[in-house]
Amino acid sequence: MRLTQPLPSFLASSLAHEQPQCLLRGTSPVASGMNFFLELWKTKGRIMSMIAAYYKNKSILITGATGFMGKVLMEKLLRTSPDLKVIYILMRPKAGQTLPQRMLQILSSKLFEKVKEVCPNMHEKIRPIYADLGQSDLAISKEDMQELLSCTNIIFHCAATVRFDEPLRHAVQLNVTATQQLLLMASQMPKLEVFVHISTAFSNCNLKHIDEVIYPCQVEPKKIIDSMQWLDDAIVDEITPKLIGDRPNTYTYTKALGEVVVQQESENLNIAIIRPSIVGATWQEPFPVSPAPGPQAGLHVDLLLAQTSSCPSSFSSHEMLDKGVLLAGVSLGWVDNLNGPSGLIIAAGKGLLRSVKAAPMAVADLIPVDTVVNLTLAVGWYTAVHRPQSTLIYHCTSGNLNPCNWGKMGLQIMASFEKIPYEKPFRRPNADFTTNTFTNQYWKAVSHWAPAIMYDLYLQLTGRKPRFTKLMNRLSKTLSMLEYFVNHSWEWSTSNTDMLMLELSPEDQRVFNFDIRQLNWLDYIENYVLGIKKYLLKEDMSGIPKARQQLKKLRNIHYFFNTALFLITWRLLIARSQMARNVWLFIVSFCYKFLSYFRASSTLKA
Ligand SMILES: CCCCCCCCCCCCCCCCCCCCCC(=O)SCCNC(=O)CCNC(=O)[C@H](O)C(C)(C)COP(=O)(O)OP(=O)(O)OC[C@H]1O[C@@H](n2cnc3c(N)ncnc32)[C@H](O)[C@@H]1OP(=O)(O)O
Ligand SMILES: NC(=O)C1=CN([C@@H]2O[C@H](COP(=O)(O)OP(=O)(O)OC[C@H]3O[C@@H](n4cnc5c(N)ncnc54)[C@H](OP(=O)(O)O)[C@@H]3O)[C@@H](O)[C@H]2O)C=CC1
Repeated sequence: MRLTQPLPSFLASSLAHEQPQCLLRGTSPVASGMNFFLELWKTKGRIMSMIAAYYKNKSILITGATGFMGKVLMEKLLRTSPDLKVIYILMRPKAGQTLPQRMLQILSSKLFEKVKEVCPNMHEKIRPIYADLGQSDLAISKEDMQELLSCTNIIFHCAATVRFDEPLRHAVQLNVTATQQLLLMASQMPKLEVFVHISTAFSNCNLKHIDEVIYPCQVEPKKIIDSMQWLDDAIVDEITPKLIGDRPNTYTYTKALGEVVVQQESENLNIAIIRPSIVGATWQEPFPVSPAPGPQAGLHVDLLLAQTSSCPSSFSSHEMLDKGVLLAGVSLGWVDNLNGPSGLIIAAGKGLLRSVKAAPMAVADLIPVDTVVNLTLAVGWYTAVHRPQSTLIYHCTSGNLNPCNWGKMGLQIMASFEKIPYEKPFRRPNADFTTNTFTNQYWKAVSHWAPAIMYDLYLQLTGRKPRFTKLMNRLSKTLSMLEYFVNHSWEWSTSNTDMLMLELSPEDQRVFNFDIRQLNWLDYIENYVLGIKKYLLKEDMSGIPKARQQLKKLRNIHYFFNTALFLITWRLLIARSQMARNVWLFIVSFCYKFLSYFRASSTLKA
């Protein structure tokens, strides 16, 4: 092959470095390195993604592929590296579905639509393997284990329990012991090139400034794992608060223990750790991006509505949305679970959540899931190819590069509800952040509990099943679990992530973009709210004008109710207090005089 253009500097410098073992088997380093990069060179003079090329012909093991992040990771891998050999998925049957049925359902979802175009045989690339990370030996069969040990090149370990109220024993099993088991497996894999462990930026949330290092835990993870074998549940529950110390829950504590376990095994393995902050809906992929940044932000929703309302009746609104989205380049934030902010956005959009105790100036460290996945794939490539001497930790956060605080984010969410209202709201969305505990309690009593109790009473009187107090109980529990994260701010250093960005070729920076500075929060939040409506609530976009009408109706009811309440209170006051009567007489006579003056002056002018 002849080069039509000179090699760019990053390729030339890469060739000068020592080449990765996995790429050089059987040939001299320079020659095979040259061949590898020449293969990347496209005839039109454009460089193919080096990261995508790295995953070609690789056998990749993913845990947690049925989860939020795992699905996006699998999608991106298949879309950008359709020539990969196989993806082994460690998974368990769920909700009456067998492994193949579960996998089929995931692969036929909207998220994988684009993959079908580039990788029509994607089903053949996926190999589900039964595993239960909740069991000490992971419950993998002998045959499957044999295949995994002999074939795996890359491991992405995403599986975890992310519940904040998980009993310590279960959280330790999932987030620590299973990680240890997986590392043990990894150490027996002769072809393994890299092990990428997904942790969380909040594993050390007891600190204010967090560096890209592993912090020691007070009690050795091995001791914790051992003690879980013989301590009974009552004692485990009793010692839990002492063990987690100043962390808010068992999740963050066990994720920190998991990191220490990874560190202890890192001498023999090529490992990297990713620490994402609060993972939100997709930003740029797999659905196209809005072309309207800056002042035009928000234009796409109106465009979408205009298209939806003028669509020919032969098109369903979904089709129209999809066509509109693709034609106009409108992006939708894809999301498929209620974790993090998503559940609370729904609760606020439906008018159930109206007060959150939060520090409005605290940094809202949200990170889109596609950004996390891009960094994960880039880290996998970099760690395998460059084999850093120590285990590198990568913070995947937004706060230091493109900060947005909770106050601003809350306002943007509320503004988005005006454009994209959710259907059948309980009340008009009107949520607010309060810093004061007493004020928060007051608003919860008045705006959460009182309407819920009243509505349930009404439901009972009309012979229906009450459900709002139960819903409020659940919301209160969720709020109490999440409030810690909206009342604190953290600083995460991102030196390794910044370094990696510089190591990428321009093409890789484009295809595996994790530069959060390019994110426009206004657009992102709007797309997030829109994505929740479509993918989580499964509401029809053609219903938006009707939902807007309903909001107007609720607003009028709200004004009517408040006015009536005011008048009744006032009437009662007048009946009981001389002072209230005097004030009332003063206001009435003032209004009368003002009107008389206004009428007299207008007669004079005429
Ligand atoms: C201007 C003002 C505007 C205001 C605008 C206001 C909006 C914006 C406000 C922004 C503030 C954002 C703060 C984010 C902080 C995130 C920090 C993450 C940091 C760490 C990140 C990580 O590193 S880790 C990933 C995160 N990890 C979780 O985020 C798990 C949490 N979660 C649980 O720990 C369990 O969920 C928990 C809760 C125990 C319940 O437990 P539980 O037993 O009561 O409930 P279950 O989960 O079993 O679910 C039973 C039923 O509740 C439904 N449901 C579940 N969650 C729901 C939910 N959030 N909202 C509604 N509904 C929910 C579910 O769909 C079931 O419904 P159904 O019964 O119909 O099937
Ligand atoms: N979401 C977030 O905000 C953040 C997440 N993270 C980390 O990212 C990773 C992925 O999180 P996310 O995708 O959001 O979480 P999800 O809860 O969506 O997914 C968790 C995954 O783990 C699997 N899993 C759980 N228990 C078992 C088990 N016993 N056996 C086999 N598999 C099991 C789940 O399988 P199943 O479908 O069968 O339940 C699922 O695939 C986690 O390590 C988490 O700590 C870090 C920071 C923030």
